[in-house]
Amino acid sequence: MAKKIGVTMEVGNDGVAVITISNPPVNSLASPIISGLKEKFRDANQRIDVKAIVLIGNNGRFSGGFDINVFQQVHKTGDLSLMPEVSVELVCNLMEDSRKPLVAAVEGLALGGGLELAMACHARVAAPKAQLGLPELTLGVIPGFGGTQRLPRLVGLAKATDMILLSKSISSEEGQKLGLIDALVPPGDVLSTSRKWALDIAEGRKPFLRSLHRTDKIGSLSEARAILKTSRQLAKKIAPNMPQHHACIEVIEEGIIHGGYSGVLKEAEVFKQLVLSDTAKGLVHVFFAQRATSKVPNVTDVGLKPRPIKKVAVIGGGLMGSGIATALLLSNIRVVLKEINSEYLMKGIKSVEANMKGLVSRGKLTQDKAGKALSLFKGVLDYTEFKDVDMVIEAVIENIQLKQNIFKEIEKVCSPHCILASNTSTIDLDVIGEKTNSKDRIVGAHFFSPAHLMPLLEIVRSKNTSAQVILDLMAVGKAIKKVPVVVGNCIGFAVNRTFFPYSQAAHMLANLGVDLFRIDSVITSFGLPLGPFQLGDLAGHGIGLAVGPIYAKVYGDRMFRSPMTELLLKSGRNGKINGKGYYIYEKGSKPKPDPSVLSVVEESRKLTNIMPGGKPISVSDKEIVEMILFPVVNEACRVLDEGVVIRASDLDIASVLGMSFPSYRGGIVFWADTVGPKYIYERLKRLSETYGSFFKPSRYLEERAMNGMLLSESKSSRSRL
Ligand SMILES: CCCCCCCCCCC[C@H](O)CC(=O)SCCNC(=O)CCNC(=O)[C@H](O)C(C)(C)COP(=O)(O)OP(=O)(O)OC[C@H]1O[C@@H](n2cnc3c(N)ncnc32)[C@H](O)[C@@H]1OP(=O)(O)O
Ligand SMILES: NC(=O)c1ccc[n+]([C@@H]2O[C@H](COP(=O)([O-])OP(=O)(O)OC[C@H]3O[C@@H](n4cnc5c(N)ncnc54)[C@H](O)[C@@H]3O)[C@@H](O)[C@H]2O)c1
Repeated sequence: MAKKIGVTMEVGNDGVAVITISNPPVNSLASPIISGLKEKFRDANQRIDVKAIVLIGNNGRFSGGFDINVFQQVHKTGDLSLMPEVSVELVCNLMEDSRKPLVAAVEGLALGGGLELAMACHARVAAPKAQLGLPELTLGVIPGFGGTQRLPRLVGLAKATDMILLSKSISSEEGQKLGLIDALVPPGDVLSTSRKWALDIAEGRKPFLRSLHRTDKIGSLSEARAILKTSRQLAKKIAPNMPQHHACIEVIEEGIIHGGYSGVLKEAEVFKQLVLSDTAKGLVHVFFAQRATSKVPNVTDVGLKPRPIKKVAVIGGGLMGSGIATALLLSNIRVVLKEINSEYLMKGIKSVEANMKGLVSRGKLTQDKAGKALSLFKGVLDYTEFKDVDMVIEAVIENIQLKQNIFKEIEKVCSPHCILASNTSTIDLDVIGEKTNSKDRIVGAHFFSPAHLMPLLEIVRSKNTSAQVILDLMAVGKAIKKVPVVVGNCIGFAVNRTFFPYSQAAHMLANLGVDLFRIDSVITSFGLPLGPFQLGDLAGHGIGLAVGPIYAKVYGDRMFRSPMTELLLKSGRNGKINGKGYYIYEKGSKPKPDPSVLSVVEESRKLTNIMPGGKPISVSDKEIVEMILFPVVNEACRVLDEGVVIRASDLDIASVLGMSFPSYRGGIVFWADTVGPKYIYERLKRLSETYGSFFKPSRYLEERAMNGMLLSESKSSRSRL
């Protein structure tokens, strides 16, 4: 059925014109909506039978904001004229400065441009639990319909800067306390109350308030400057590499000093500059890429419905199992945790409790909710409870035989509909399920550590996994607030495989004589939260040593063999786990580079003996970034070539959510396309001539570079999906 897009106006016998925005699913403000609003507001202002106006969104949602597709079109074409002139013509002139009172009837959500339209109304009536916010900064832009000026005037400067800089939504309940919402009424009464409110304003029973003209919540200039100073410090901390936060503060300040209207004009200017920035391009790409992950051909488009998953068994209560159990419990899914003996079971239960406690102490969870979640939790030492579970997630140690035996056992004790998932990071799913007759319900549920906090869930499908099982796991993933990305079965799956060259390249550079702390610092300045050496410390070097040979077996032709990890472990440094790695870890203080580790590095350099002429190489920061991240791009090319991901943008999301690759760079493939496949190919080719096959460009990269194609351009591939 075609979507009904447009703006309607109905004038009631009471003289109230109800203007309704319809653009499912979120009533985004697309071009026809903007022009429809202009037309209807002009009409309502001119008609003599209209005394007052109510603005509402169809289907219980006010509006999710300006149509983000338009940003994408602007990015593709560079054509700013695609952006309509709205802020002054519609929002200021036709709405706020209208002689007829205008009330916003807010249900469901009012975000971005949606909230900005509501703030230009003369009052706001909302239903409970409506979501209100200005999330534009997450898209690399700033609010562009006057939000930078009206929100501070309605809720106060400190609260407004907090909401805008952190893209934090509030509920209509909080909005009412702050003065953003004038009345909170049951959903069924929103329209009728709004009509009455609008007439009350028209007939002088309620004040006719224009948000942009208000000054009562702004405070004195010196108070405002103090708040903006704190905001600038916050922006520096949370977004050191992004322009929109600082730009937004400048725009807010303009309005404080020179008045709201002047702020609105500056806002439009700054918006125009920001919308074309690389940051906006990257972030808008990530917005759509994330949503694309929920479209899986032959899974989500064949009429299947996810089955309810109410009870899950987790096998293994170590680091991963306890995190997975926590995530499930927090979404009201009953969990039985099975361990090998009572000592380990107690440890697992305590870890889950500690995870909950951590969330409570950081204000992310109420004590009450933590208690409720834990009431759904049970520890067990046998399979009795498994008979009625809907899904098992195995998270025992990485041992092929152990996993094979467990799958053989659970196949017998679980019901035939039960999903059999493994959290393995390196073992082929076909091998895990080899001893079973249930290959169609075996699937990988690859969480990232800490599993209750990290947002990515790689759903690994083997060639036998059924579409129903994939759909069910996608639904569970969403229920536990993860972003599920469906990937194919190969060593390392999408994320770990793409990023295995990350630490390898870092080791090569360190063995070539580059200071390892400099490497970490260059990579964090690029935007990754941890450099490769600190990341190694965090994971534990024992793991690095264990998985090395597994990768070497399949990807041996492109491995750099460094003795550094082994030497590190020999010198008693296992990373954060034992307080000592490349860095020193002390409770309550930030990791400190440990100068004494340099003797280990020296020993490694002697053994590899790859420094040209025995002397450290000299590289710029840019070269460090390229030598570390271009091999990652090269592996991403192989992942694309082999069809391990459905689309390139899935790998972007996986890299952002699984490896914390900076979202403002759009993900690994998007970034590589920005740099240019040809440039990357030529750099890798030259590096491989100097330093060997580790850098050898892949066939996919070479083809793309030669044909002037982007890495993300789709092609018919030998898909594993
Ligand atoms: C010459 C130049 C002068 C300058 C003039 C300036 C003109 C422009 C000024 C713009 C001013 C404005 O300040 C800018 C904005 O408003 S930017 C948008 C701000 N809004 C958001 O960021 C909200 C984004 N959306 C969400 O957060 C969520 O989608 C949600 C609204 C909370 C709903 O969540 P959920 O129910 O989980 O659904 P999905 O996320 O899956 O979304 C469903 C589908 O809807 C699409 N969608 C959502 N929001 C938008 C949007 N704003 N625009 C377009 N499309 C949107 C989403 O992609 C999903 O689509 P598919 O089903 O196809 O995947
Ligand atoms: N550590 C990570 O960062 C990470 C990330 C993703 C995936 N993984 C994968 O998750 C799995 C678990 O890793 P981990 O780091 O949590 O290991 P871990 O050593 O912390 O925990 C494993 C737990 O399994 C238990 N166990 C062993 N045999 C069992 C059995 N027969 N029945 C029940 N429990 C049993 C052990 O007692 C231990 O508590 C591995 O397959 C690993 O590859 C790990």
